Amino acid sequence: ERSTSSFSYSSYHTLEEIYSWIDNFVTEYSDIVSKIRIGHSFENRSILVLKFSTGGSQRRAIWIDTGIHSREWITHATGIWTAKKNRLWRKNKSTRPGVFCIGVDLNRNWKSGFGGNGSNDNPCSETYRGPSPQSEPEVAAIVDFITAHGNIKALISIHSYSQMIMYPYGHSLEPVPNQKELYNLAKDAVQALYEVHGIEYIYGSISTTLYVASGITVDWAYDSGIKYSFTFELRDTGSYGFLLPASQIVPTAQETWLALRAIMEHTLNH
Ligand SMILES: CS(=N)(=N)C[C@@H](Cc1ccccc1)C(=O)O
Ligand SMILES: [Zn+2]
Repeated sequence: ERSTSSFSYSSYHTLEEIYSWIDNFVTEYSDIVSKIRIGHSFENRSILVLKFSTGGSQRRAIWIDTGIHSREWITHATGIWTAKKNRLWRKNKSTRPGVFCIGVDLNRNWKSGFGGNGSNDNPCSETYRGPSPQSEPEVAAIVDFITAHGNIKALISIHSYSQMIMYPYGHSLEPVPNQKELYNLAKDAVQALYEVHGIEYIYGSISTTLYVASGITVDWAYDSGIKYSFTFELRDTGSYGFLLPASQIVPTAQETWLALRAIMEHTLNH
């Protein structure tokens, strides 16, 4: 079943392809998007509305229509692209003269391994690394703070989703010097997390457990001397993805705390 991430946003599509994109989109983001058939055209084709809402009734709304003139294909195409980009923005919002797309992936902008595999130099890419390491104010601020502090012993960078606890390296397959220690600590953290609500995480180095990614936070931290650097991918494994229902906030935080505590205790005692 094709998904909205395999859909080509840089091509024009038939009405049938657009209808099936709509169905995929509503399924993938069912927590916030719904499809309403408000009527039909003279030739009996469905007129569909995509409703974006976090709930409630009779709330103030904004209407946007595209394709009311059928030859104006760019409008249908723009509508589809726009629907896909709203709640699910990943990058920061930086802009640069002459650069058309917005944002740098702040988990690809760090100095360690900058520009390697698993990062992209296309400003329109979701994993755009930025023009240079620490080019982004958000990354520079963290680097400055941690460097000035000079005594940070552990760093944990928390993402979602996939249910994983991972450690460096992301930019290379080579194990870090204290890999065995980090592996065992990740294992203990995953076990402590599991005991709370029975949620299963996997663990290991980023490049071997997930994929190669360069210019990432925890590789910079590790290379800066923070030997207990981890990245978490919280719930879930894709049922809701980034749109995890609010009902799972507290359970997720409760179990995550046990993993954090395991890492913090180990850091304190070593
Ligand atoms: C969907 S996501 N952004 N959480 C996946 C996240 C995985 C990752 C985390 C830490 C280090 C490297 C890679 C990323 O690609 O940035
Ligand atoms: Zn992330």
